Amino acid sequence: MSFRIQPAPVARPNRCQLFGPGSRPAIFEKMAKSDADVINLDLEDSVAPTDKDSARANIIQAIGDIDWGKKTLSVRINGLDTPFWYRDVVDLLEQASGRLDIIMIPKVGCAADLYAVDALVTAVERAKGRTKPIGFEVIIESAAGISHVEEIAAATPRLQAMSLGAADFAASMGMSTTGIGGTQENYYMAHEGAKYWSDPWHWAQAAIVAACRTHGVLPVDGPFGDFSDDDGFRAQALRSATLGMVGKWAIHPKQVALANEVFTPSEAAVAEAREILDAMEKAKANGEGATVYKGRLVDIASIKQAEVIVKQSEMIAG
Ligand SMILES: CC(=O)SCCNC(=O)CCNC(=O)[C@H](O)C(C)(C)COP(=O)(O)OP(=O)(O)OC[C@H]1O[C@@H](n2cnc3c(N)ncnc32)[C@H](O)[C@@H]1OP(=O)(O)O
Ligand SMILES: O=CC(=O)O
Ligand SMILES: [Mg+2]
Repeated sequence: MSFRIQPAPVARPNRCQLFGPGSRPAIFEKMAKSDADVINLDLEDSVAPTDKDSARANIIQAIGDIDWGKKTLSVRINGLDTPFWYRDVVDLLEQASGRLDIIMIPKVGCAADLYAVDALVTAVERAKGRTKPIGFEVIIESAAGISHVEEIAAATPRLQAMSLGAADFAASMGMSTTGIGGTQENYYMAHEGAKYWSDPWHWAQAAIVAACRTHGVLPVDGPFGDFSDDDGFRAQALRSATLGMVGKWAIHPKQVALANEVFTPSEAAVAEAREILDAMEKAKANGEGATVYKGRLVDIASIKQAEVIVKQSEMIAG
C-alpha cells in the first residue's frame, strides 16, 4: 500500500446523467423535472454543425431561466479538434449564469487537452470575476484517451468525473460494431457447441475506474443506445456498478429510472453492510481482526467494502 491516501471524489450523487441536444430547447424543462442527478446539455455530437451557434444561445439562456433544482448542471462542449470549442467555453463562461456547475470535455486524448481548457476557463473566470470555479468532466472515447487515462485523471483539480463513451470509443478503436454499448453479438467464446458472450467494454471500464479512484474522480458509464432494451441497459449498468462506477448516462428519459435503480444501493445491501460493520465492531472489542458473518470470512477489508455501500447510500439520501 502506498503511503499516499486514496483521495475521495466530490461527494454528490451521480447515478444518472441525462443528455439532451442544445438544439432542442423544448425538452429542457422536461430534463429539469426528471429524476436525473446530472443534466448534460449538449453542444457536441447531437447538434448539427449548422446549429452550433443557436444551440449555444439556447443553452446559455436556459441555464439562467430554468429552475434546475439541486441537479448538477453540465454542458458538453465541442472537442478540441473542432473550430467550435473555444467559442463554447468563452460564451458559456462570459454569458451563462453562475448556475452552471460543470463543462464536459469530449474526446480528451491527453492531459495537455485539459491544461488548454483549464487555461482558457481560468482566464475568462478571472476576467469576468466568476466566483464559483467551473468543474470539469471528461469522456474517454478514443484510443489516445484510454492510452493516457491515468494522466488525464490527474490533469487538473477541476476534474470531477470521467465517462466511457462507447460510441466514439468503438469507432476510434476500429471495433466492428454500430451499436452503442452493451452486448456485442460477435464477442463470444465457443465451447462444446454453446456461445458464451463476453464484455468488450470491461477492460476500458476497469482502466477508467482505476485511474479515477487513484485521483479522486467519479467513474461513470456512458451511453447505451438501444433505449427500447431495458434488460440490456440494466445488465450493462449492473456490470458497471460491480466494477466501481457510480452512474450511467441516459440518452432517453426512460433510462433515468433504470440507472437510479441500479446505482442506488438497495435497502438489503445497506442493511447487510451495516450488519458487517456491527460484526466487525464486536470482533474488534474481542481483540480480533477477522470474524465470521453468515458463514463467510469478514475482516478489516470488509469494513472498507461495507463503508463504500453505507456512505454511498447516506450521500444519496443527502
Ligand atoms: C453517443 C452520444 O454522444 S450520446 C449523447 C448525445 N445524444 C443526445 O443527447 C441524445 C439525447 N436524446 C434525444 O435526443 C432523444 O431522446 C431521442 C432523439 C433519442 C428520441 O427523441 P424522441 O423521438 O422525441 O423520443 P420520444 O418520442 O420517445 O420521447 C418521449 C418523451 O420524452 C421527451 N424526451 C425525449 N428525449 C428527451 C430527453 N433527452 N430529455 C428529456 N425528455 C426527452 C419527448 O419530448 C417526449 O415528451 P412528451 O411525452 O411530453 O411528448
Ligand atoms: O459521447 C459518447 C460516445 O459514446 O461517443
Ligand atoms: Mg462521443
